[in-house]
Amino acid sequence: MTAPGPIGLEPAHKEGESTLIVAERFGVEIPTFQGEGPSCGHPALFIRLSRCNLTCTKCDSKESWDWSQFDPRKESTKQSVAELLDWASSSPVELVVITGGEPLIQQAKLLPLVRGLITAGKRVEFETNGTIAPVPELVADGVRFNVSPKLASFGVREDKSIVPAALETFVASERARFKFVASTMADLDRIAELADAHRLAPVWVMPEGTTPEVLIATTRVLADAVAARHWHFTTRLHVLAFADIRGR
Ligand SMILES: Nc1nc2[nH]cc(C(=O)O)c2c(=O)[nH]1
Ligand code: SF4
Ligand SMILES: [Mg+2]
Repeated sequence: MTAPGPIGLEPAHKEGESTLIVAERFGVEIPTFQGEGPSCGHPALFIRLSRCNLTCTKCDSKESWDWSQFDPRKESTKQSVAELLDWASSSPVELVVITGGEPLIQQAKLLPLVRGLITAGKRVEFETNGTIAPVPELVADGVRFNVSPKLASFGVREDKSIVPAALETFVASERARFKFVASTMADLDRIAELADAHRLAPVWVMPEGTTPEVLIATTRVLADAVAARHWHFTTRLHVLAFADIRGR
């Protein structure tokens, strides 16, 4: 089916053209940074894809998948790979973060986008929950995976969120870093168990919090113990800088 265009004009994309279901894209018109993980503070563009295969109660991007609270007709659009490439190429910013929801649900259709971005001189980071193994073609030069396995304390069953075979593929890719959201010392103990069991490295810990106050408080609770384990620590810069508003 073609996307409906304004009456009397061509549809937004042509029949048969590869399209993705997108929740939002940002960073070109109003510039921002990668707020989390190894590239925290780097200028970045964001493509947030719709849909998730998990239903974490503490999710901070439910508008991308929770159709019991949000209307998919308002919260998602079909965008062609060509449109997304034009959009990203219009900015000099090198890093493109593909997030969600769970972006690897649409990984077959992502291949031409990622290839196009790399050809255009960009590098790509995926923010993924680690439950869907990337296809070999996606594990390419210029691509990194910020894999964020979700703990039970995040409001999800670990028999759904911890998928050993998928984690093994990420480890073998040598292009993954494992970024865990944590609130408590008990979370750090669980992260250690999972990292040991599945040989996950490098481990990054990110304090939970969608306000600066909660983020700072959680940072203080966790910092010593994260340092003692010789793990990496990241903040959520967009929460501190832009108050976690959409589109930043
Ligand atoms: N600035 C900024 N950095 C981010 N890094 C990961 C994000 C996400 O929502 O996955 C995100 C986000 O929403 N904003
Ligand atoms: S895996 Fe991520 S996007 Fe999906 S529900 Fe959990 S927190 Fe939200
Ligand atoms: Mg976010």
